[in-house]
Amino acid sequence: MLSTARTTIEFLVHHSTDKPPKIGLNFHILEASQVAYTLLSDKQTWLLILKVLFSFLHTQYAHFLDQELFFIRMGVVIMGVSGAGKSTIGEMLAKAVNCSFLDADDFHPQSNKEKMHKGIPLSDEDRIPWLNLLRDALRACLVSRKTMILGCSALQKRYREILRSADPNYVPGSYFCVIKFVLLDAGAEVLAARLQERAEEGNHFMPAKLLQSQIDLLQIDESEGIVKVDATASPLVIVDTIKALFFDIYSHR
Ligand SMILES: Nc1ncnc2c1ncn2[C@@H]1O[C@H](COP(=O)(O)OP(=O)(O)O)[C@@H](O)[C@H]1O
Ligand SMILES: O=C(O)[C@H](O)[C@@H](O)[C@H](O)[C@H](O)COP(=O)(O)O
Repeated sequence: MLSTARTTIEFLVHHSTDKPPKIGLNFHILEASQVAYTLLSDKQTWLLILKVLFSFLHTQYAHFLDQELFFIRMGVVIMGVSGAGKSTIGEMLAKAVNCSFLDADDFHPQSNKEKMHKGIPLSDEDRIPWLNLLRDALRACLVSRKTMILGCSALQKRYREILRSADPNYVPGSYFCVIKFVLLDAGAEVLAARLQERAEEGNHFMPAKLLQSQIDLLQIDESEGIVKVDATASPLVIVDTIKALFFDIYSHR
C-alpha cells in the first residue's frame, strides 16, 4: 500500500507542473483518492481534500480534460468462493450505480459446468481460457468508456493478474490498475448452508461439495490491496459499503 501511495503522490507531483496525459489520469486520481481514504480516518476531511484536488485539476487543466475526468472508467470485480454472494451483490450493485453486470458463470464453456456439476474442481487449463474471455469483456468495457461490475471467483493471484491485464496501462505485478477487486468474505459454515439451500432449489450447476476446494484455493496477497467486505451482512448493507468505497465520491462534481 505504501509503495502505491508513493507512486501516486510522485505521479501527482510530477504532473502538477506538467501537462497531464489525458489517458490514465482518471485512474491515478482514483488511486490517489483510495490511498487517501485508507490513510485518513476522518472521512469528512478526506472528502474535502478530494473536492479541492478535483477543482484544482479542473482549473489547471481545463483545456486538457473533458467531462471524462468525472466519469471514472473502471472494472469492479466482486470476488470470492462459491456462495459468497457474487451474483446477488454484483447484480444489485450494478443496478444501484447504473452500470452493467457480467456474471463469470455465464462465460464458462459447458464442459467446465459439467465438470463442476460432477463435483470435480476446475484446473488451470479449464480456467485460463475462461479468464481470457473475461479479460476481453472487461477490456471492451474500458475502451468504450464504461464501468463494469464483474462477479467472478478470481481465487488466485495469477487469475486476478489476467483480469487486471484488461487495463491497457497495467504493469504486471504493480496492482496499480483500474480493475478493482472486492472480496466477499464469509465463514465456511455460512457458505455451506447457502450452497445447500441453493442446490435444493436445483437451478445451479455448482454442488456444495466443491466449496472446500474453493476455500483451499483462495489466495489473497496483502500487497494487492484488495478490499474485504463482510459477506454475512445484509445484501443492502454490502452494496452500500462497496458503493461508498468506489462510486459515491465521483458523484460529488
Ligand atoms: N449477504 C447475503 N445474505 C444472505 N444470503 C445471501 C447473501 N448473499 C447471497 N446470499 C444467498 O446465498 C446464495 C449464494 O449467492 P450467490 O449470489 O449465488 O453467490 P455466488 O455467486 O458467490 O456463488 C443465494 O441463495 C443468495 O440468495
Ligand atoms: O474458478 C472456478 O472454480 C469457478 O469459476 C468457480 O469459482 C465458480 O464459483 C463457479 O463458477 C461456481 O459458481 P458460483 O461461484 O456462482 O457458485
